[in-house]
Amino acid sequence: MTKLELLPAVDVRDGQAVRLVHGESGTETSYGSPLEAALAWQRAGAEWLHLVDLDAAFGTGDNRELIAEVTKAMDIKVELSGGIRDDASLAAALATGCTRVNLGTAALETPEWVAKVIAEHGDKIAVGLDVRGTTLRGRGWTRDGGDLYETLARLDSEGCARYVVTDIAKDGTLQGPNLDLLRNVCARTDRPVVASGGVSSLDDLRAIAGLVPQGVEGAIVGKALYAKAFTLEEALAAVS
Ligand SMILES: O=C(O)c1ccccc1NCC(=O)[C@H](O)[C@H](O)COP(=O)(O)O
Repeated sequence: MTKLELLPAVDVRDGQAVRLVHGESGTETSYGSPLEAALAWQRAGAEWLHLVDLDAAFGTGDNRELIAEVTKAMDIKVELSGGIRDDASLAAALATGCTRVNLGTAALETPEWVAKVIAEHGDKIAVGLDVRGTTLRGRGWTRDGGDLYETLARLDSEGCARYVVTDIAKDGTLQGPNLDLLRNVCARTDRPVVASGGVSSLDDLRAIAGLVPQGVEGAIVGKALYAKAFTLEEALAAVS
């Protein structure tokens, strides 16, 4: 059986690796240097890094140079997220040499542009479906942006290669992933899904790995690693 990919997360705010609760600005716990965190996950055996520019997502500036520095220092695959919304931010993200980018707000606010870049860049583009219930949220998850399943159908028809699905209510809470949401999204698309938000234990990862046959390809893990609920080595062993 295909194994679940694990993507340890490094979310960057004001130059620091941080964790948020429900993705809300102001709930940061700081974990120091993003480069050190990313190198630690690489040393522990990660094949992927999920790297987020939270300032760009919230519109409070950006960490573009630092994100490029971290990405270039990695020997592993990097997924970049946060504030990639136009030609300039997409070009800067792709110029880092990342494996793919994750678009969020743009898929809700500028769908024509997203259709164009999907057509141009294929599987270098993933779309983040960040939801409360079945309502999508954009602008750093602060504004409603339409219905999950209508948007999913539109993006599927435009050839979107992959989705990163986050239940915002679970994100950063260590309350476990929303498996029903993942099942429901997988039932509506044949594109691979990366699960994000809420992982708290190795059993949570095993439960997500149980959805690989339905279309879940990977799981992003943030808070649980920083809170030392388990090590990345243990997580990789649990899903191998
Ligand atoms: O990814 C974004 O663009 C983003 C925007 C605004 C707030 C948060 C954002 N991402 C957060 C993440 O991707 C988390 O790192 C990930 O969901 C891990 O969650 P958890 O394991 O619950 O810490």
